[in-house]
Amino acid sequence: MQMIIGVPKEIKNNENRVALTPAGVVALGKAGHQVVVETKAGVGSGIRDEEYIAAGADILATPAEVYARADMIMKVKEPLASEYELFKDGQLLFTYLHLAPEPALTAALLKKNVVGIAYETVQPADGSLPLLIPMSEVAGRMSIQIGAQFLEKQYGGAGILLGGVPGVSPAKVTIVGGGIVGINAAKMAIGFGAEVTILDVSNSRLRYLDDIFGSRIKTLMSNSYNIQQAVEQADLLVGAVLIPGAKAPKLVTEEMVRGMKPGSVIVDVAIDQGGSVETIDHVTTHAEPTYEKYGVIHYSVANMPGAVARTSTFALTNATLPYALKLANLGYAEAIRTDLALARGVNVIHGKLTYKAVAEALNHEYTPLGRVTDVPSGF
Ligand SMILES: NC(=O)C1=CN([C@@H]2O[C@H](COP(=O)(O)OP(=O)(O)OC[C@H]3O[C@@H](n4cnc5c(N)ncnc54)[C@H](O)[C@@H]3O)[C@@H](O)[C@H]2O)C=CC1
Ligand SMILES: CC(=O)C(=O)O
Repeated sequence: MQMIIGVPKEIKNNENRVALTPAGVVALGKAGHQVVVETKAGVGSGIRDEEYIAAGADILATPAEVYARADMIMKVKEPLASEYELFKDGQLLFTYLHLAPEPALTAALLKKNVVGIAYETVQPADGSLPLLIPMSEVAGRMSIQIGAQFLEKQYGGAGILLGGVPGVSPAKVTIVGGGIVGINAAKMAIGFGAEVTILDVSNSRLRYLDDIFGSRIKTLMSNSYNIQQAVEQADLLVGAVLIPGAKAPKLVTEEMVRGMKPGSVIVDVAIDQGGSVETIDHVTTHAEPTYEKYGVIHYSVANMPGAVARTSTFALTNATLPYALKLANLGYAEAIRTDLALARGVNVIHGKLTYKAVAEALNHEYTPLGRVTDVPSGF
């Protein structure tokens, strides 16, 4: 089956990534598909229109033309309000969706019967999240360099150097959630010479972290008592929890933030799922990344990797392209029927919300995917 794949330019604040590179255009073209790309979609990642054209894509002038031509829309971030009306009825959308904190977007997708496959819930049998991992690697690493910057006095921080110097203690970094973001944050924080504590609810994960980092980190079981202690001591706190699809649990309470030292910094990477810190009451942007509450700097940018778009675009598309090829080659119905990971990626289809954790977060009716379309055995 031949498909037209549409790649609009991202419009979220300072979102410089793009969903497909020229290499992806060539791969899809070789498989018999056509790619249409909105003009300048790649510039933020250092990819010119001419490179897409040389790879075989058509360049279109407006997002409206891309949506009108395409069978499958490939994006990076969730659609924003101005994009809702562009969807064709029943169109296939392959992107980060993060629907749990997004009732308006969810309603728009359901109304247009969009088949929404969310990168962040594509999940093979081993339980990994292959389309989230590359961006969590980026954001986890960034969280420390961002935290280091905002700890500087001129950014409102306490004036603390993460690694300290001989004769002066290093900063204390507390990481809540020891998954991909957490482990990458830890690597960077250790590299800077900081004192690192990681909390997780999974004993096996804590054991793994302890095995690989040894005495360079302290591991703690995540419970409110331990979180309170570790947050109180932190100069830099990184929020890195995830329950796939669900709204992030508010593990760090307002009271805990009040107890933090003035000029300390919170980087809540889990903000894309609603945030894990009670005092984070809104999403910030790369243009205005922080605000202050109780003397603590809060950073809650939901598209952190967009700032290092060149690295991120290639890392993301390395992971998404094989799935995009499968969707294009087989069509979504057959791809979902034969691939567990893609079936788990389906959040909305035929006007139904088919991802349980999202339905629970939004207090919306949940329809098991198997009631709407064929699913793989063992789904
Ligand atoms: N803001 C941004 O730009 C970006 C945000 N993210 C987000 O970062 C978050 C973390 O992602 P990953 O590290 O890839 O997830 P992951 O699934 O690899 O790790 C999450 C970890 O949280 C732990 N966890 C669950 N409940 C917990 C609790 N109550 N206390 C402590 N730990 C708990 C899990 O055991 C797991 O180890 C996600 O929300 C993801 O979407 C990822 C990339 C970019
Ligand atoms: C995962 C995510 O939200 C991002 O890369 O922007």
